[in-house]
Amino acid sequence: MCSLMSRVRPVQRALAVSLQLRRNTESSKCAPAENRWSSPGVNAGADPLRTTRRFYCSRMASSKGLFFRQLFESESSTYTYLLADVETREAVLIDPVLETIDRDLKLIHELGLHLNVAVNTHCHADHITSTGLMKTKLVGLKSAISKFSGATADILLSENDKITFGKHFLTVLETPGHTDGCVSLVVDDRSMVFTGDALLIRGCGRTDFQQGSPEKLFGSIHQKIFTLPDECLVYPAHDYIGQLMSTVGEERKFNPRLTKSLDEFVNIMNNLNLPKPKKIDISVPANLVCGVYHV
Ligand SMILES: N[C@@H](CCC(=O)N[C@@H](CSS)C(=O)NCC(=O)O)C(=O)O
Repeated sequence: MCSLMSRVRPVQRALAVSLQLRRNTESSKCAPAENRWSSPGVNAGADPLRTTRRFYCSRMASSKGLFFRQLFESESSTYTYLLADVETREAVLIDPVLETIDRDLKLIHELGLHLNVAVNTHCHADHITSTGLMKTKLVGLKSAISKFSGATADILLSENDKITFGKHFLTVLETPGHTDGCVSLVVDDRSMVFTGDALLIRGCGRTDFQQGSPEKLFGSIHQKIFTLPDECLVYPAHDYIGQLMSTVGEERKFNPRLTKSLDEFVNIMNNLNLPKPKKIDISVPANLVCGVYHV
């Protein structure tokens, strides 16, 4: 680990160290749950979906019979989410990234999951999705994205559509503003929401390219995401400083952009002056065709 770490750039090293630290902290936080459900010997050869430490960590997944895993792609700081029904093993993958397709396929295979749908929360500008390539590797897999994204996919999503996997489902909330085709995905019991680039932790998606509109984003967050229960866990598509998750209540109270009036919010968003994402010119055209623009 030390020799590997010395070869990576300082920022990546810091991120890796912080992720390692978090992993350690997470393990200890989840230990009582693990002890409750598994003991040495009893677990040998047991079902990984039912015995993984994270599954029983209430901080990570509170819905009964729902397997949940948060995955990270370090180049674009993107979170990919894997959800599955523990009984039927049907699964959904949210915002998978081309660079990490092998990791994601390996995990799906190891856990014995049947991936029904790979969904993009919007047409990403900073990385290329793996949904198209993944379809060539997994029989029966369907891609999904908003009908307002301008992209092609097997399933074009609209408000209130359900993406089902076993007895669970995700409900589509249209949350435009970062792009016209942004959706947030709410777990059936409203315990978790995947907000894509609409709501980030103590931030939100930028509104200065594609079909960005601060007015629309403000409405989407206040009228859709902030009407979910306070305890609903918020899982965004990105975080650039290592934050993993938040809650609707926390964001409603502490998000420095969303606690402002509409006029103040518009002013903040119009003056972010962020550099363009490095891969925007290749990502957008590729993501309009599920990332498989060369075929
Ligand atoms: N440096 C990154 C791009 C960072 C960025 O612009 N992030 C977007 C989401 S991905 S399009 C964003 O909305 N950021 C909001 C913010 O307040 O930072 C790269 O070059 O890819």
